[in-house]
Amino acid sequence: MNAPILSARGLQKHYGRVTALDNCDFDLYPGEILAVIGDNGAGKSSLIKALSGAVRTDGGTITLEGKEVNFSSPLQAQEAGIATVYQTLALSPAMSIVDNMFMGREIRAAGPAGRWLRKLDHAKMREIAREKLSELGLMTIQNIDQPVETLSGGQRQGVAVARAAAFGSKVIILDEPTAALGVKESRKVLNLIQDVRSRGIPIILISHNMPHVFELADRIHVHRLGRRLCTVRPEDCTMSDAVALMTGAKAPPGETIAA
Ligand SMILES: Nc1ncnc2c1ncn2[C@@H]1O[C@H](COP(=O)(O)OP(=O)(O)OP(=O)(O)O)[C@@H](O)[C@H]1O
Repeated sequence: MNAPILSARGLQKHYGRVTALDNCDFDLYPGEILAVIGDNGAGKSSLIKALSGAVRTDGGTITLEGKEVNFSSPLQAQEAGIATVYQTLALSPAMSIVDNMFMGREIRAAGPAGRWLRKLDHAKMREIAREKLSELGLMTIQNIDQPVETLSGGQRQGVAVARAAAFGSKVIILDEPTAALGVKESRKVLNLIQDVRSRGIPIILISHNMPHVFELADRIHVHRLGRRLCTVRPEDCTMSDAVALMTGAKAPPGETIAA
């Protein structure tokens, strides 16, 4: 296997007396979908927040493309190429699809004035938004000027994923992308995630939905008590094995449970 694109060693995160990350290691390899699974409170969100610059850890190192990084904000992580799509999506419902896609990275027309005085180049942003959405098979959304609040849950998720995939991201983190969706909408989002992978962008997928994890993941990082317990491949393990690993009912391959 190639070198990991994103990795972490010995991450520590404490909230008062609670240890959320306890010497946690992590590896994501190029082009893969890595699912992160774990029981409630196991520390999955803390791991993702550490990787995406949303929390500062108390110890450990994070390496992106072989270079150590130390993000002090999600924006820094995003600029380095780590895009995170949270369950809340961070879309502005009243704004249009195209404005949401370019929020914070608006394109301005060329001109002599300073950057913030130049007019927004709406035509260019529309053209790029259309191109990015159709690359990902999302042009069933007819009108990119329609407000995001008029879209279905799955379509909104689609816009958030397209935004993450569109701007030179090296890694996309998806936090429970199907949790709020019905069966049909989930199916579209699962297809979209596979499309993103087929474009060569590796994905970290946090999910409690075992059928989705087993359908999409190339590898599964099992998180338990603040650290990586083991990684397994879906073809080597059943869903009930994975749940048993998460809950501590089963020991990781090569280990036995202490009596
Ligand atoms: N901001 C915080 N303040 C205090 N404790 C926190 C904070 N964030 C997380 N924790 C604690 O850290 C531990 C790990 O939480 P975390 O949210 O990372 O787990 P999780 O695996 O994502 O859980 P879930 O699946 O329930 O979302 C938990 O005991 C949690 O209560």
